[in-house]
Amino acid sequence: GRPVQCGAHRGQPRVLEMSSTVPKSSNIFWHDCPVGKTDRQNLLKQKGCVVWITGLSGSGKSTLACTLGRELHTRGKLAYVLDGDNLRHGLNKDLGFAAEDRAENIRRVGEVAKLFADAGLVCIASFISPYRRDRESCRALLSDGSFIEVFLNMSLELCEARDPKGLYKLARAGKIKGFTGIDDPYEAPLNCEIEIKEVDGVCPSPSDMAAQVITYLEDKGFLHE
Ligand SMILES: Nc1ncnc2c1ncn2[C@@H]1O[C@H](COP(=O)(O)OS(=O)(=O)O)[C@@H](OP(=O)(O)O)[C@H]1O
Ligand SMILES: Nc1ncnc2c1ncn2[C@@H]1O[C@H](COP(=O)(O)OP(=O)(O)O)[C@@H](O)[C@H]1O
Repeated sequence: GRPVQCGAHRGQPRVLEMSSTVPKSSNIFWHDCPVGKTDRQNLLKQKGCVVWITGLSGSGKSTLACTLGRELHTRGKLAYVLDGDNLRHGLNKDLGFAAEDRAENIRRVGEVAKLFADAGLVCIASFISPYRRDRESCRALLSDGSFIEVFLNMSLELCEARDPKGLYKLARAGKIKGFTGIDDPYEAPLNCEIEIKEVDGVCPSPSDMAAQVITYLEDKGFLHE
């Protein structure tokens, strides 16, 4: 990959290796192991998949991810939550919020989520993931039907009124630049598997949101061998 200059990160310009699509090495070989995905799924009595939660900051992604994770755990199903804020403390701590950084963030998460699904888990990914193209690239990594896009379709007004971290306030005051929904775009899904939205201006409860996803997973057979 060629080094390209990316957007400023905490005020510091920096260089990011764009390794996104072009492999750097040619002398590499795929190695298959004797225990495969089907064996792991049989052991766990479930099917690996990715539940990809997308929506504005404050729309309830982390809340849904955790409620769903707990509900699956209670049912004896193995799930793992990948959350934007959390991964930005480790794997993605070199990334900011410029468009190319968000794209690289989502690309890495898509690859990690694919590994978790291959391990046989219900991988719950909770990221703003504002760009349709980046979400579609993650979908393309998974086998048909096992990428389940959940759109938390909450109005900007609701998210901004919640503002649990005070970030909308800072963005409105111009103290955060490029904040999703304020001065950076959010591209709503066109063909998501599940849409959760307000009814008469009221958001469903966290357990109702999780129940909607569980029903989908049940119906599609992900919670059985
Ligand atoms: N400029 C800007 N825009 C949006 N969000 C911002 C920004 N700066 C910091 N934050 C905080 O980062 C959290 C989003 O991280 P993600 O990894 O999910 O973002 S992205 O998918 O790469 O767009 C997001 O968390 P959530 O509120 O849970 O969505 C914010 O707390
Ligand atoms: N279904 C819901 N009903 C009421 N409040 C909610 C619901 N989901 C989330 N919240 C609240 O909204 C705020 C933002 O939720 P959070 O899960 O942190 O959103 P995100 O991860 O998308 O930023 C939190 O204070 C949370 O308690």
